Amino acid sequence: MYSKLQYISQGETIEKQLYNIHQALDAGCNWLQMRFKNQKPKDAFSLAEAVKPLCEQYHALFIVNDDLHLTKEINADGVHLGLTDTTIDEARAFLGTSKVIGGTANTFENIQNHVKNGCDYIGLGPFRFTATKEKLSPILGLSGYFDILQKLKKAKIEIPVYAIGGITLRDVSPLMETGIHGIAVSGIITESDEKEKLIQQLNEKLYANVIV
Ligand SMILES: Cc1ncc(COP(=O)(O)OP(=O)(O)O)c(N)n1
Ligand SMILES: Cc1nc(C(=O)O)sc1CCOP(=O)(O)O
Ligand SMILES: [Mg+2]
Repeated sequence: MYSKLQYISQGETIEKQLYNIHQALDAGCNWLQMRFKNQKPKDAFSLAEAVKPLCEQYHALFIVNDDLHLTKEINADGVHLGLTDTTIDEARAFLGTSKVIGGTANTFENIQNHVKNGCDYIGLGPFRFTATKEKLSPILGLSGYFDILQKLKKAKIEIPVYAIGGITLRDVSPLMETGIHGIAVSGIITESDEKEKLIQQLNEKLYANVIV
């Protein structure tokens, strides 16, 4: 089963991205999504080439945002695709069954489609406004998560759902009560001056009800 915390990278340059990713891994993140938007393919490749051994060193799962070809070229663990990116079934056909494919959703119907097409996990959002991403889908709030997770339960659809969008430490427990599997975050980890402490606190809340 996937970890309950995914860190989504930030940074306008290769150097800044690498710094942020290294810091997050060092502080205890074991699932990284490399999100390096609007870059030249050669720069995205250079970054991914550096991130891959770093993730191996830290035993972290390495997911690439958007780019199927880069995922295959670099042999990353998987890819995350949005509602306007390559479709999940095309991605599955291209990458095969060994790669992790995550899909963005904003509605119950989005999740139904993704599951039908062989998606491995869902990023459901946005929870609230966030400046990290432009052109946000309608904000879900806590009630949106409750509604959608109830519908999934009723329809007996089982897939790990990650809440995303403007999530802070104090949102984690109420979000987990809706039935989500975990969270995907970017800003709070990137901007934290105490990353190790924050990740520990996030994990305490994420794993509070897990019996080991
Ligand atoms: C875990 C997770 N969930 C949702 C997204 C958003 O994907 P997308 O809508 O394609 O937007 P971009 O991230 O590509 O700007 C995500 N990246 N990760
Ligand atoms: C990448 C992304 N996708 C979203 C969606 O709703 O699909 S919200 C988002 C940004 C997540 O970063 P932060 O934790 O800084 O808000
Ligand atoms: Mg995308």
